[in-house]
Amino acid sequence: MRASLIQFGVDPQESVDSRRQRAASLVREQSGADLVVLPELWTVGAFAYESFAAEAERAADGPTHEAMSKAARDAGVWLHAGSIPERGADGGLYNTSLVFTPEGELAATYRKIHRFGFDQGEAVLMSAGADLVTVALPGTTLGLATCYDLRFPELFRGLVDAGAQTLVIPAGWPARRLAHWTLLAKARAVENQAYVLACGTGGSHAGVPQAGHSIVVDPWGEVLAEAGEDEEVLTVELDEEKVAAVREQFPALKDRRLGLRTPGA
Ligand SMILES: NC(=O)CC(=O)C(=O)O
Repeated sequence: MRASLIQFGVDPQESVDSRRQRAASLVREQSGADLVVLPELWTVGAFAYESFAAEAERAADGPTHEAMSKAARDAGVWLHAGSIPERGADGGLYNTSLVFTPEGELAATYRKIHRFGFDQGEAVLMSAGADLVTVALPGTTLGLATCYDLRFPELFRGLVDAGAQTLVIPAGWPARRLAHWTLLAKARAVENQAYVLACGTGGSHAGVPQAGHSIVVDPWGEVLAEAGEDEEVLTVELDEEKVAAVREQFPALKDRRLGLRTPGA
């Protein structure tokens, strides 16, 4: 399986619609891939808080849905279209990822579970998702997470328990915590014996310099590809047999001890 990660930049001078058109044309250029991944909140910028509500859209029939559905169909690829500010039917604002089939059908949505900001920004503006989401593709099952979720290993264990073999993490990760990003991406791959496809953003979002450094890590913890800081497309070949092979040869997941006693309980 060939996967392409599009490390997209958000230029404040560019309109949201122009970003959509540019992202769609970058997706179309990846027609040789099986799976294409975009980053978090690329229509607005991950730290452009004032744009979240203004540019929020429906996941199932908004303008990003329309542009990305068409791009997936034109390229004939599975498309993880990163995330958008979604206005839910309940009126809530969510940081929601969209996954399309090569026919342009919306296969899954995932609402970011852990909101970033410690009582500011996304943490107060957005509602939290509550559902783990996996997507079965020919040859692998994706487990979905977004940016700050990367810090919560129990979410990824839940995805692995639900059958995930390839963990896909669109992000808008700040440059000042780059060391955490690469370390956590490798840790999630090793501890879950899964591929990690972590797709970041380039440039600067609302004055916050972005880490870039999109990264693909294999189930043994080897880095297959890593981007620089600017816009870049990473293309990697994933061996569909490797997850099962690593889990069989080094069966640490089978040694989990669940239900340990709490002190004093
Ligand atoms: N922006 C995020 O969601 C996560 C982040 O910045 C972090 O350091 O974690």
